[in-house]
Amino acid sequence: MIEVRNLSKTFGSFSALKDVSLSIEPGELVALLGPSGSGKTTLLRIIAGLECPDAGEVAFEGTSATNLAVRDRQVGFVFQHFALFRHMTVADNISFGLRVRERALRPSKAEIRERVEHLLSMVQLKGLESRYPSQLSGGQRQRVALARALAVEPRVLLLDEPFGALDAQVRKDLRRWLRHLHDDLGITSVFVTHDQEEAMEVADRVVVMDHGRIEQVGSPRDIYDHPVSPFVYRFLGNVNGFPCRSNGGRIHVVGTEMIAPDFAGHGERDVTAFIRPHDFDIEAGSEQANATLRHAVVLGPQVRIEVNLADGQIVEAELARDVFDRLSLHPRQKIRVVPRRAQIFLDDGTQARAQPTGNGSG
Ligand SMILES: Nc1ncnc2c1ncn2[C@@H]1O[C@H](COP(=O)(O)OP(=O)(O)OP(=O)(O)O)[C@@H](O)[C@H]1O
Repeated sequence: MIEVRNLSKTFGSFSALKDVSLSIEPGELVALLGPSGSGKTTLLRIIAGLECPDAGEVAFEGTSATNLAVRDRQVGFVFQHFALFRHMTVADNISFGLRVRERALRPSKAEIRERVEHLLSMVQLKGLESRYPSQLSGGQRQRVALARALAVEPRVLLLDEPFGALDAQVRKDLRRWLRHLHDDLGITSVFVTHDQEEAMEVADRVVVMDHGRIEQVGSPRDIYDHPVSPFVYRFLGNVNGFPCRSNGGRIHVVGTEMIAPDFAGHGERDVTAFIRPHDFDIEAGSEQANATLRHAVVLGPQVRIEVNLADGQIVEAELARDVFDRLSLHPRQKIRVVPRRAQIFLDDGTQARAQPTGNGSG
């Protein structure tokens, strides 16, 4: 178990981590997700022992790691640009961490060979052991880096944007593969990503970070269904935000009257209503058209459309391909866009769910 307690870190006058606390359970695969500069790498490096916090501490299995050197923490790393040794073969790269151990702790040559064989089959690179890094694809290189990290049998695996430099398809394959590998090995793992899809697909739990703080921690489903703040709402996928006025929980948004029963007792106030692209109904040929179709992109079975509301605001909506085809939508067409649900946030972060009142347009 990794316990991160009240970590703070500044670089000069810049505060990169602000009182960050987090518990990671044994065997968990945790994603640190956040925009560039939110402090993900700094947190990972402090867990690794590569960086010292100004305040707070990290404990491994209940024991403070403050005075534990990097090599004694038994962590394996894989970084986006953590280059392999170019002059070494795949096999030598993988066995490096074992070969440089002091004699008393070093496995025998036969044991090392056996472990390399095993790791090669695990990362599906059997037969490539004599190649040099320059003779491998990017995805293969990252798998060698992972095998090298695993060779020393770390207690914890730390990965910083491990697939960041790879193209979309290879990235997708590798992250599935990482998930399966993690399920087989069960090594407590923490990986940094700014890609929400990657975090949602791979992790058991996602830690959403912003400006050096943890905004939310939860299962992928939990944080998608119950984001605690407008920031998390926006960060976890496309969302449309509409500033509006709420009175007794009633709002008018995209020409529809909606009600948030939880706010029924409130007076009039400014709120922001968030609506996900797939939470709109689209109608063609309606006399109550409220939008103009600007652009449509077919993404397999889904179609993403961009529409202009009468007030000029641009809204992104998603609909099933068969619905799109049935409506024969085309650019500049007048359509009606009707929200099915919205999440309303007050300035102080309080939120409530809203549904159309069924009273027609507002
Ligand atoms: N050694 C350093 N010296 C000065 N500033 C630093 C140093 N390391 C990080 N920072 C700053 O701290 C902030 C957090 O950096 P960090 O690398 O942790 O962010 P990140 O969330 O991992 O971002 P990215 O996704 O871009 O890697 C950034 O603004 C960065 O410029």
